[in-house]
Amino acid sequence: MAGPLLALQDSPSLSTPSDGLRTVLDTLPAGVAWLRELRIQYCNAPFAAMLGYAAQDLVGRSSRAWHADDAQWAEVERRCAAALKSGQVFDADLTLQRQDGSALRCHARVQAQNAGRPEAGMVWLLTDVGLAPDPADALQRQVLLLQQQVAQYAESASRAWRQADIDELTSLPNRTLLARDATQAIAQAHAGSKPLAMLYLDLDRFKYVNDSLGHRIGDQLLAALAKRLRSAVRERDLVARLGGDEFMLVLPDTDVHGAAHVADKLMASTEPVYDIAQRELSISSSIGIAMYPQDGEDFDTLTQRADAAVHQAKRNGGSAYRFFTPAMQSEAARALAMENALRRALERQQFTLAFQPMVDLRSGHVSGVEALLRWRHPELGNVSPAEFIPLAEACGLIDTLGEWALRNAAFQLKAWRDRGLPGLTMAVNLSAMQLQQTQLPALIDDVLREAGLVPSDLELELTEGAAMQDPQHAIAVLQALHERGLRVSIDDFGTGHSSLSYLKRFRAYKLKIDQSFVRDISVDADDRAIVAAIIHMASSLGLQTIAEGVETEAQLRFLRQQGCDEAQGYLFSRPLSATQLEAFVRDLQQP
Ligand SMILES: Nc1nc2c(ncn2[C@@H]2O[C@H](COP(=O)(O)O[C@H]3[C@@H](O)[C@H](n4cnc5c(=O)[nH]c(N)nc54)O[C@@H]3COP(=O)(O)O)[C@@H](O)[C@H]2O)c(=O)[nH]1
Repeated sequence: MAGPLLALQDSPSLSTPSDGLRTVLDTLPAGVAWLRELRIQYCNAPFAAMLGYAAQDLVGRSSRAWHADDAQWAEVERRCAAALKSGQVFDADLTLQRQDGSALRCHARVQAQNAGRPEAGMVWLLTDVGLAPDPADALQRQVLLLQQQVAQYAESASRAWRQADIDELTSLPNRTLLARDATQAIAQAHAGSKPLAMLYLDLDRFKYVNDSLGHRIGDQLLAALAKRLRSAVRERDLVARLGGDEFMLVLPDTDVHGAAHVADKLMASTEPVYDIAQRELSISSSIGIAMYPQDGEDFDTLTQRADAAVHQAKRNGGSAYRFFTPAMQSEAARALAMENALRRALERQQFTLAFQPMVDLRSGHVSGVEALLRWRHPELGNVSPAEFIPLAEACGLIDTLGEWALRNAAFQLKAWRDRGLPGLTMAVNLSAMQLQQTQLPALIDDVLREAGLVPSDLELELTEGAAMQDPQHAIAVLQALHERGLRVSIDDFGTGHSSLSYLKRFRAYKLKIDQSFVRDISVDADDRAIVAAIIHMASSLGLQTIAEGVETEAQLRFLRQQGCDEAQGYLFSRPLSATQLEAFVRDLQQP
């Protein structure tokens, strides 16, 4: 007996044993069954026979089938759960009920698959006490021996099962187990005409935790998060890790209101600070929700739709939840096509830079230029940076793309200098994610050195929203940039929520007034008041101001009256190619 049992210990999937394993299990003089959530996933022939069933008739049935009544069932399950949850084996003499109603006196030995977590699965081992009434009987001794062997087998089998179905890092079910359990939950929702919600949770900017602090800390954060997610929901809700920083929750009997409530709860439980390796880490999450039955009727469709919804949440800046809508499907298809195209765009040299002049309002000279990324794809056409920058952020390409823009802008400035164009500065946009890179200051040092420029040649534009995403981190990076002599301007100023104290700590030297305020200054008194207030506040804090999106003489007049330092917009010039920009500057220099 020991030979075949040992040989079977590595069987990868024991909820559906191989034919060979089934044969051996069926020859045991003891009943063996695997249960999850009190339902039989597999049982051998002796287990079914003891209870008067055919094995296939028991699969999928609840353990209630072999108890005389609900009260006895509840009592046995209560004792069993108590033992298993405390990490023990449940050993008991029981009187169960056969299918024909007769009593079965037996000994049950029940073990959790995963110590302390019976809900992840348990192994039942039944021996028919009636088989050997005399304890001195040789058959009884053989049964006891077999019982021990089977118990050992069950333990190593459960280890193998655990490896196959349970995520090692978080001890949560993995995608394979989730697919099985979710399919069962969907079938139950269908049978009971109940709703069910699937929530796809993805951490925001987790890549930067791994990149900046290392995978070990990233792993600890994921393990801590898994515990928070598990304890934020009901026992019968499924929580699984799909891989990386992606988790899936399946909530039976949950409608849209319930799903929204749980999504809020999950986001709130993700956010409090994590104490890991003497560091305080914070992270937020985005959630996509798909509802059964309206968004899909099977696991794969619901997963795909929850995935489309979480992508939408991320494209909108993250830290939010979104319900799936049919429009997301076509957006997801376009986003996927674009993501694939974006991954190849750099090597295929589809990016260029356009340059828009920034004009000094006192002298009327071009004081600098802003480098703006352009992507022309053979099929997708000209794609706006407003569309592809968030996508590059979401799919982890922004660092490479941002570095490309920075390097090319710096080398272009040097090329103009070499062609005798006077002291322009080059403004380059930084995305929120680039600011998370701890190596950003060193990268800028390298680029400046390679291009033969000095820090004051470069201006870094950072949106107010980006700086405010993680103000403490932004302060540290911006301080490092400031110490190198780099100047940082706060882009789209007025649209974020920075306080005056942050402006000082960000070491900003210029505020760029958002074009949404500039657009209506000739017609809207509120916008006039806002723009005037920004200019005067900046001036009293010793900061420069530049207005973007200036299109009319009336706007320019107002900005001049208020003392705005610089302006940029179609009134002066649209973004130009490098050659056009050079001609534009030279024209303006003509007496
Ligand atoms: N992280 C990075 N972000 C970048 C980079 N390149 C661009 N961007 C950001 O994408 C957003 C859209 O940019 P774009 O389509 O280039 O639009 C810019 C100007 O073309 C436009 N503009 C300029 N003047 C006018 C005007 O008079 N009227 C009008 N309607 N639009 C005008 O405004 C955009 C200016 O952008 P900014 O000054 O940065 O706010 C935009 O948010 C870019 O920042 C990149 O390399 N990295």
